[in-house]
Amino acid sequence: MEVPSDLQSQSPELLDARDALRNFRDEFYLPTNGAVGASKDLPADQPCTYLCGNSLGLLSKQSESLVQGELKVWGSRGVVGHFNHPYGREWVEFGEKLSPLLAPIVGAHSSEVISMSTLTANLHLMMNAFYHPTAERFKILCEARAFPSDRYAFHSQAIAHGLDPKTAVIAMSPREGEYALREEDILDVIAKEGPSIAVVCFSGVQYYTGQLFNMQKITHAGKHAGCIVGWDLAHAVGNVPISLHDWGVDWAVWCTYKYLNSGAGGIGGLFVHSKWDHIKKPDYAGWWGQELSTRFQMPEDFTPIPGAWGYQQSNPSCLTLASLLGSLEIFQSAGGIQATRSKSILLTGYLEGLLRDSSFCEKADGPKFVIITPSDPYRRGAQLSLLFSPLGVMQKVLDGLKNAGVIGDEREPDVIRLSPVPLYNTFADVKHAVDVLEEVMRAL
Ligand SMILES: Cc1ncc(COP(=O)(O)O)c(C=O)c1O
Ligand SMILES: Nc1c(O)cccc1C(=O)C[C@H](N)C(=O)O
Repeated sequence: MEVPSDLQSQSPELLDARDALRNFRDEFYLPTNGAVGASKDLPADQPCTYLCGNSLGLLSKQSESLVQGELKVWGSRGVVGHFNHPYGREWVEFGEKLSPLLAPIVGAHSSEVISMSTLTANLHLMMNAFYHPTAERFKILCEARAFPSDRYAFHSQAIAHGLDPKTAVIAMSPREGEYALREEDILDVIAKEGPSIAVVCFSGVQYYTGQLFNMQKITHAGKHAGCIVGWDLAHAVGNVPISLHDWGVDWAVWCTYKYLNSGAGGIGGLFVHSKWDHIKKPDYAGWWGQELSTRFQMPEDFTPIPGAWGYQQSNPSCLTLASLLGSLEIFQSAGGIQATRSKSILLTGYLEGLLRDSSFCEKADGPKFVIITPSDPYRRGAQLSLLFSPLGVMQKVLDGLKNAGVIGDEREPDVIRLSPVPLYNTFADVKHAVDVLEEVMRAL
């Protein structure tokens, strides 16, 4: 799919009129100017311009209705809702019921994915299951600028195995003066250090730069070198198409509150490739991994459900499963991740084109910004990261945007992340945000 070179000169109204997904915006609640703390001069009850799905996706009406449904069932049936549910969502199998909808979003078989726990806890679970350092093969290959939770997890994993993180964790940085980590450099490290690397784990889409890694290539290289390859898909799931099974990824973890719109702290997700089904059993068993027919008979011995489902430990919250289900249903009716990605490439391409035309983009002196996200649409997802200078400008711009009802988020000290989301953002949103940015910067 190509981004037309003149996209930014087209009318946003026309682009919106041609957008096959335009009606899905009405399926979501859009935060209002008043509620997000925009200027009192703006109509308080009008939607703000929300470009922050990279942080927290919006509430859909379907999720709201499904959560309310679960509250009603809880209120009216109590514990009985586990086994007898008026809408066929018996809590005893609710998590498993989401897997067929989740599987196409990450390119997996249903039995390879499960909604459970939270991202960091699942990352530790997967490291506990797959990181078995030996004297020869003990290193963890990751990004130096990975999301802090991942860095803490890798360090603490090394320490838990009696290793020194300084030698056990290879944390790769971009080259001097660059923002994106070059894939060729990752492949180089894997080729050179492969025999000493136990686990390779990068993020599918980098949280700070928005860079999309070539997961297929990195997985292939890691597997060729005999490593375990895992992915943190926090910013990739529901954002870009993924083929975990076909790429031969060993495991992956994700959260669902960003592009999968499940709500703050929503349930996490886990993938374990079926190639492991006959090789290993879940190492840290819990009753929810017990095979379905006997889970409630509480047998003495643990017989896990085959595949990822056997990695479940606890009874998941029906409320966060319901909110995720609402969003998964919307993805399905929108035509799946391929359909949302097609619009996303155009929407973010439009944002990039408008930003590059701005008089503050890559200017020689004075307040300015550079786009540190790769320009190739296939090396990024929905998000663009703008690096502002001189220091101090970013916070003023962020405040100015918020005052004008445009919501992005900041990563200290100097980056603003903007993410138009294909299910609920319009080309008009994008145009408005860039117009406001220009105005705010002109007034600095
Ligand atoms: C890339 C990445 N990894 C890990 C996390 C941590 O997720 P959680 O708080 O759900 O464990 C986040 C977001 O907070 C993230 O963006
Ligand atoms: N931006 C956030 C916020 O304002 C509050 C809570 C969380 C966030 C986040 O975006 C965290 C997230 N994982 C990140 O990509 O930085």
